Amino acid sequence: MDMQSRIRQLFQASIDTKQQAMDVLAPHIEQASQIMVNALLNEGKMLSCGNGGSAGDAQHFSSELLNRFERERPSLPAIALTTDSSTITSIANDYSYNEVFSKQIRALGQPGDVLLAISTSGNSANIIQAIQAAHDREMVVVALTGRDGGGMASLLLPEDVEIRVPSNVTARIQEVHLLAIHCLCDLIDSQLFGSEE
Ligand SMILES: O=C(CO)[C@@H](O)[C@H](O)[C@H](O)[C@H](O)COP(=O)(O)O
Ligand SMILES: [Zn+2]
Repeated sequence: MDMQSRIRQLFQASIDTKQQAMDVLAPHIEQASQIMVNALLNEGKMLSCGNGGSAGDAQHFSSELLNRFERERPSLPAIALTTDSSTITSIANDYSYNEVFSKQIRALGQPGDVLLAISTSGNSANIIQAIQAAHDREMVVVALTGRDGGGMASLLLPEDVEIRVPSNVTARIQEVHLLAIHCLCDLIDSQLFGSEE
């Protein structure tokens, strides 16, 4: 296949996955935004984590809250747990890579805070341990997953929300995760500061 056809095929695959995800995910994204707004109105903060591309997504989300999304508004409290290389390398070195997020959550997480846990497979051990730590700290979990939800799906409590992309392809799942994150940012801003249209 020539490269132009290949590019068109990738664009089409991304469009198709988003089309299939739209109706399935919309209610879960709305519910997740309400959980986040509720936490922010009650002095709570957002913690976020993921591996690889999902680490980038975790940071993308926190920077949109801390800085801005599409409009002028006050900074909102969020911490990406993927950025402190001294902390991450020392936890991985002294304990286990599986604990790099959970140890930070046990230190920083407060009841009423929200964990945005991102994994395309739902099976990354450090994300699973992060969810367990968040529950121990009485936090609510918003899980961005794919495939069959993996081990993460079965760990979630009734008050948590799973946004599971209906795809088995990592890159396509990541593309929808980013769209879901932008929806969350838009809904948070409009619920807290009014809709701008
Ligand atoms: O971005 C990509 C592939 O598109 C990779 O870096 C990917 O994020 C890594 O393989 C992750 O370790 C996968 O973890 P997960 O999504 O299964 O939790
Ligand atoms: Zn990628």
